[in-house]
Amino acid sequence: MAAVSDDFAKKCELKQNETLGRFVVARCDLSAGETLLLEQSIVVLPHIGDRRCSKCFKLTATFCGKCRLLSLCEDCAGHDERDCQRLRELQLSDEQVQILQEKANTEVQPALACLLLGEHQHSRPLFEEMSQMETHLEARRGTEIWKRYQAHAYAPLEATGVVKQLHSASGNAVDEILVQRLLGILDVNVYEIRAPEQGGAMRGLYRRAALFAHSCMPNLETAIDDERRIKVFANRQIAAGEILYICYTSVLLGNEERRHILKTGKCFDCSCARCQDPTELGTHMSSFICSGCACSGGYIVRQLETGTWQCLLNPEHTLKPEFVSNMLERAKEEIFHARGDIYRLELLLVKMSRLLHGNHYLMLDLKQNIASVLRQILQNMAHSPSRKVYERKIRVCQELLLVLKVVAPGISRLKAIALYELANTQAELARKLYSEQEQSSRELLGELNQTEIMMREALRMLLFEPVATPEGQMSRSMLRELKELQNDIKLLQDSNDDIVN
Ligand SMILES: C[S@@+](CC[C@H](N)C(=O)[O-])C[C@H]1O[C@@H](n2cnc3c(N)ncnc32)[C@H](O)[C@@H]1O
Repeated sequence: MAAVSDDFAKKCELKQNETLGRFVVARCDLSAGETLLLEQSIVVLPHIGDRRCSKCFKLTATFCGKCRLLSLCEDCAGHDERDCQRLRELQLSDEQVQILQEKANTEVQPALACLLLGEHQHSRPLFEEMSQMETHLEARRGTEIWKRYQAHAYAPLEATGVVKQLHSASGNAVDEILVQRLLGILDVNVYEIRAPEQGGAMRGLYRRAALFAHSCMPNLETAIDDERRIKVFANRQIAAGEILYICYTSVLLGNEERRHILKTGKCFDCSCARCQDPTELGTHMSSFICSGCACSGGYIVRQLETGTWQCLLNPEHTLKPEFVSNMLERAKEEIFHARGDIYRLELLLVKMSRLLHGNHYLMLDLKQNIASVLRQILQNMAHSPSRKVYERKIRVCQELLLVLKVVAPGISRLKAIALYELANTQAELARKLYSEQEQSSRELLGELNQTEIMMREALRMLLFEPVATPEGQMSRSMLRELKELQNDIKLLQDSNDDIVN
């Protein structure tokens, strides 16, 4: 079951206040990279709209032939026997089964999975603990999501008599409030985890990891391995007594987008230093270019108190909020359609740079897309890419890194990957130029020495990732590449020394 390393109790203290509810502080000084928690999930659930096998979590359209209610793929012989048995005991008619099967890609299956935890003696303590988690029931009551869960989760469970037959851990009958509570607990507390298929995602609920508060400038990093075990570790030195924070959203989103996700999904207003600063710590990740002050470098930012978009140099220069939201929506759509096409992406970047700061989060999204296409071009030897392609990728990586250094100052997976991409491309370009006799061996040595420093820094950050993750695997191959690089450097040094002597 949910194994928790002893370190959590030793290093962390649970507290509670009006603003954060329950939260965790460091009991002792913690060093960068130090693990606080290793924990198995209580439940793993598909995202709404997906149907996944209850055993292996692959996408599937089939159901368990015995209980007929939980999804089971054709490759799996069965799912949890206790759950299967309990669902068979409900003795639902074909018609009732059909109603629930038709709703299988709504919240019916997650609601059932949570209710089943309370049905067995062995998992009841987990159910009890889950029930203590934050749910924001009152704030959610009557909202769109409440109505959706009412219509697509509670109503079918009620109409088929399932709620009458299942009992919550307290022995009380299951009612709509309990179903809404459980689904609210999922919305507020789950972590996104990798699904078995490439690029897919699902949700995992963790007992202790759900206790950490949020900051857009977190001091913790999380990693979830292939066994769906979460590891939580310090991303910088933390002093005893500091509140421990993870980031519930992506640090590469702008203030408004992150705050919207936190408000609608988690029901709170973030008050971290980045959220309080319209320039986002000077990164300008949400800033527009002021056409009135373009030559003097004026940027239009959103004032937190008034919500108005005003130029920092000349407050009379403003943008209408509707213009901002329409423009951003259009830009997102255009980025989506340009994905994978380097010419469209570059053209879009030029077009958007007339309106948006170079660090605007949508510009960064475009740059990440460009870097990913350039990676594919450079990996494909048949393309024999020109020096310009390498140089473009290097510049894009450098621009991303400048922002990441501010918004993710400690150990960061994103930063490690960007740094590795930069080091790798720089080394490749140096080798190419040397082989084409455009660079001397001394210049090559200088370049490789620089990339070795970057590679070691990237590796230092990725070494904290569990082995059974793509990043863990990446760190293994980076280690091999680093050794090869160090070998090359040694050989070059020896041959340069020979020439000097
Ligand atoms: C995953 S739970 C964290 C544990 C929760 N505080 C509890 O008592 O169980 C997320 C909830 O904690 C609260 N929270 C977390 N970080 C916060 C922050 N920076 N400011 C205000 N509330 C926060 C919000 O109520 C949020 O919905």
